[in-house]
Amino acid sequence: MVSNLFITFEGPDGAGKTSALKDIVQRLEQHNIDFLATREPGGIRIAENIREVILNPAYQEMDAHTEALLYAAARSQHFYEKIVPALQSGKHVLCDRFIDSSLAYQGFARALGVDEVLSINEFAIGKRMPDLTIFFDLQPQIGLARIQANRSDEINRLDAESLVFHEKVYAGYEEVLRRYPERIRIVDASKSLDEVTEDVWKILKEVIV
Ligand SMILES: Nc1ncnc2c1ncn2[C@@H]1O[C@H](COP(=O)(O)OP(=O)(O)OP(=O)(O)O)[C@@H](O)[C@H]1O
Ligand SMILES: Cc1cn([C@H]2C[C@H](O)[C@@H](COP(=O)(O)O)O2)c(=O)[nH]c1=O
Repeated sequence: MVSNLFITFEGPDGAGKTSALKDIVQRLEQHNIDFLATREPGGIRIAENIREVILNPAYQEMDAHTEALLYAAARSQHFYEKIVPALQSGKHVLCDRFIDSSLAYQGFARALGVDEVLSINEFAIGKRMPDLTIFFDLQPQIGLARIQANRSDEINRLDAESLVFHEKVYAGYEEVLRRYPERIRIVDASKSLDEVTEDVWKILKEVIV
């Protein structure tokens, strides 16, 4: 019997995390698994409001420190209001992005320092890290092309950053992979959505189904 797990989906913009999570939710329901699916930044009222501020393309003047602190504030409220109670009630929690996004985007790509951003996040949520992280591995230019190809997708302030920025984000994730190899599994996100979902499902079946 496995205990319930805190699982996060991570990767560059446009890698297919949200699409795959939607399909995984259906499979978990079909298997009567008790779970909660949520996302960052957001997931609850206060954090969704902070999301609107952080991702608003009009706020070009936002300082990197402000950005990092807003993500951490949204995470703190989301964690204590929604994630912790769900874990305590025995549910698996699947979260679309979590702390690794802050380490890669703010710590590495914005050059605030991975350790510094880790430290403000430890203030926000303590030392609790995910039990399992699925990294959607995709070259940033492919992810950005996917987002551009589908104009109905929200193009937010971070999506609209340069390719150079998104290449730094990818390098940031490589650093995260080096730091936490024991909890991170990698899927090849350049495959079709069906194949990616199948690969994610295989990993989940090993631990929760
Ligand atoms: N495996 C895939 N192959 C081709 N296109 C895909 C694939 N997965 C998702 N897409 C498409 O790429 C776009 C981005 O997908 P999605 O929103 O799921 O990515 P994401 O990783 O959640 O991105 P973000 O972090 O920027 O929100 C969508 O238009 C989606 O339909
Ligand atoms: C949690 C988190 C997210 N980001 C970035 C990553 C994306 O560009 C956006 C979120 O948009 P999505 O469509 O929901 O993926 O925010 C970040 O920079 N730092 C973080 O901690």
